[in-house]
Amino acid sequence: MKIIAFVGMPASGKSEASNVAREMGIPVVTMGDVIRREVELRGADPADGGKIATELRKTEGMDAIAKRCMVMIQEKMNVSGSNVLVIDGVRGIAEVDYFKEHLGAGFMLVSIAIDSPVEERFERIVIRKREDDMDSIEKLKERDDREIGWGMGDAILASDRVIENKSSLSEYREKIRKLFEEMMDEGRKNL
Ligand SMILES: Nc1ncnc2c1ncn2[C@@H]1O[C@H](COP(=O)(O)OP(=O)(O)OP(=O)(O)O)[C@@H](O)[C@H]1O
Repeated sequence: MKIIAFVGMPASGKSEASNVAREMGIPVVTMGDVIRREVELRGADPADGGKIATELRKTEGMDAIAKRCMVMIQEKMNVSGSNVLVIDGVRGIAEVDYFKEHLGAGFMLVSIAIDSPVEERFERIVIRKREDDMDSIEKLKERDDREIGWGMGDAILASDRVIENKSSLSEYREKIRKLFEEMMDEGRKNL
């Protein structure tokens, strides 16, 4: 079993990689679902998801979200016939360390390299219209800082592979598709 997690700055293309996975029938565990569930439980505003994530990490440790995800990962691994699974939403080195320790050699961390300026990333965020997205460049910068504070930089450095997303969306999606195909082949060889 290969478990792939993507790390990268906000709007670097992590969700897009998960979309490609779903299109190929690869199961995806979304760490943000842990936060969304917590937001619902508290009756909070979806825009406050980031604050709640920070709070959970403060009270339960930097790997709090990863720990809560393990049940979802195990469930999906048991029910899906796939030999590849994607974890969407790794935000820091503590989560990477947690998954490395608990998922073993099958865990692979892929970082998404971008060189888009913050303005361009903000433009992409405006276009994708996600409910919990920030509505100004300042807020995106705040999110960048928060994620760097969670150890995103260290997580990127700890990656096993780097995929570049520096040109068109279709080129990027094709690279991701090839990566998954490679992983599925590897999984079959190891059977
Ligand atoms: N190379 C590209 N060219 C144009 N648009 C792109 C490219 N890569 C990604 N996008 C688009 O940019 C938006 C942001 O990408 P995506 O949602 O995958 O980022 P993310 O890393 O998941 O962000 P977040 O950390 O905020 O969840 C999406 O609408 C996606 O389709």
